[in-house]
Amino acid sequence: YGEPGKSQAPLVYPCRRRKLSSCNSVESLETLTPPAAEARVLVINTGGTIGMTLHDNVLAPKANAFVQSLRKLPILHDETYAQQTCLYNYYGSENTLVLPMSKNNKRIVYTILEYSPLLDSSNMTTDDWGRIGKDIEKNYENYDGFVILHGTDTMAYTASALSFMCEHLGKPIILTGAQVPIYEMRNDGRGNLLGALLIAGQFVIPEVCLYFYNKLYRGNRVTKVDAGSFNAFSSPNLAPLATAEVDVTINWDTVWRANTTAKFQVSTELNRNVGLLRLFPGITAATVRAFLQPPMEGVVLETYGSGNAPDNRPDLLEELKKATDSGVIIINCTQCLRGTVSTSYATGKVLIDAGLIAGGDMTPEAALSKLSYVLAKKELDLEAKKKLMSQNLRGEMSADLAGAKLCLSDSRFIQVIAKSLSISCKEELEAIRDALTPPLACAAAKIGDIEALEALKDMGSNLCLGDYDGRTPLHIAACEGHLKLVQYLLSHGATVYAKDRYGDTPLCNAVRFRHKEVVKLLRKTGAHFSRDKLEEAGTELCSLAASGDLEGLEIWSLAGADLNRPGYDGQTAIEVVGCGETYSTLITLSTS
Ligand SMILES: NC(=O)C[C@H](N)C(=O)O
Repeated sequence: YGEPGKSQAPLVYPCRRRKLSSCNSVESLETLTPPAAEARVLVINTGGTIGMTLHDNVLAPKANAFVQSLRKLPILHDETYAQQTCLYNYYGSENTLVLPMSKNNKRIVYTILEYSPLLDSSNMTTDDWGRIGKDIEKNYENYDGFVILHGTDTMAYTASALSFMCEHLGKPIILTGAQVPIYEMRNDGRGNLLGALLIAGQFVIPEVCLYFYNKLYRGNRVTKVDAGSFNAFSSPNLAPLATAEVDVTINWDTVWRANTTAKFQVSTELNRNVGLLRLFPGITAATVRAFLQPPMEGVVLETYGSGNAPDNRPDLLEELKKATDSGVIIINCTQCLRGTVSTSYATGKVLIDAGLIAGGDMTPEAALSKLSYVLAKKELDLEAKKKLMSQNLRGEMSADLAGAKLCLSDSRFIQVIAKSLSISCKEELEAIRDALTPPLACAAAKIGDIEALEALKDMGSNLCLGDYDGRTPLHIAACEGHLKLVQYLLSHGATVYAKDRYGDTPLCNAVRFRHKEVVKLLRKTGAHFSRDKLEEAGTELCSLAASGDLEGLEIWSLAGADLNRPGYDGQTAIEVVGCGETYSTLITLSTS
């Protein structure tokens, strides 16, 4: 194949015009209409059904046919523009084609690098991933984006592996292919290639992605789910990065960014002593032992449901424990298509005890290639490798998020914090927001700052949420006696029934700090003491009565305590007081 990327890509056509002295275009250069901005994409054709033809009744890749065929397809190549702009002369390669003008007035010029031999992706190995990685690295600066044509059978593995191998990535790398060859009348290859080219050339999505059937996915989140449909891939635990419907819509909040100032590089070192082992009922300890024998260094154990394995099989668990003790890294991934590994069950906890690392919601493909990548890092010791395995390196696993749903795109404050923590994917932003906004809202409540609460609410924060101690802004406002703020919170969904970790409600807090008006407002909204609290109240009231604390008694009474309730020794507050002025006030309170 020709060596692409030797020449510097012009950003706009006038640069090329200056260079063209020997262009044999029939049209005068001076008469050309102003050119569109151009983007350059390198297409690496590794094989797969997209470029296959039938031989002896079976499909196999056909070499040196792909570019010629694309050149005849007007939706994939604009020959007039190529002639007018001396495309072939300029790029010095017959393998360079150009798309018709895009809706955004961009020309995508793409050069195809065809591998030899072209492979059915079932034949691909880690060496092929390395070759793709090296070619991207070599051509990185000459192109705006990269499209990898690949068979669908192992595309999810290659996409996952490349996502880890490509360190500090800043440009799009998009894998695509087809279920039906591009040479057939009805096929999905043309649409897939066109979509991948348009996205790679027009959007700076710095991820290894997979484009198929109008959707752009994060490459390490996909798995092939259908051998007979154009809709062959699923990304069960992450929404697509983009959808190509009438318009191409990029879900920018979800796009993963390397957040680094380091230069792009490809790490082609991969450890091949890794494997996938799927649990099944009745699997023998001998099978597991055999699988975990040296030279095995890393295993993805595909377990049941939320990461469970039999906890009544000490023989099996012992084999796993022996392996992890001897330094084999075992990652626990679920056999389920959707969902995550957790420790909800005893049958899941036994695997943690056996030394397994929870794989969260990683696909087995992602977990396997991550192991291969991490284990090859010679500078790291075993503990550092295990730590990397449990971390989210390229958006391959979700942070532990309880109910994070809202979009933070306009929340400057949280974004600044997230940036300084080098976190930028949507899930992690949301997790940060959920961790930070309750204390922030509490801090605003403490100083009675309604404006700050309003701002937090506007960026999608739920003002009912409690902090690490379950204390809500309403608790704090009740402690501080900020009546207006209590009112504001109540009219924005705050609940009077929230209990902090000590079991206290905002009403308890308002009583304790003696904010009469707040107590009244909370009572009006339905707040009440718990049964336990009411039972304890007798003793508390007696002690207030004994010290002649009328204000205290009044607050308790307003909060719903019964002044006639006896304390621990059977006496009521009224009886403790005996007679006199306090007595008559108490009688009034108890009957009002
Ligand atoms: N649709 C395909 O591309 C399947 C083919 N066997 C491959 O993976 O190369």
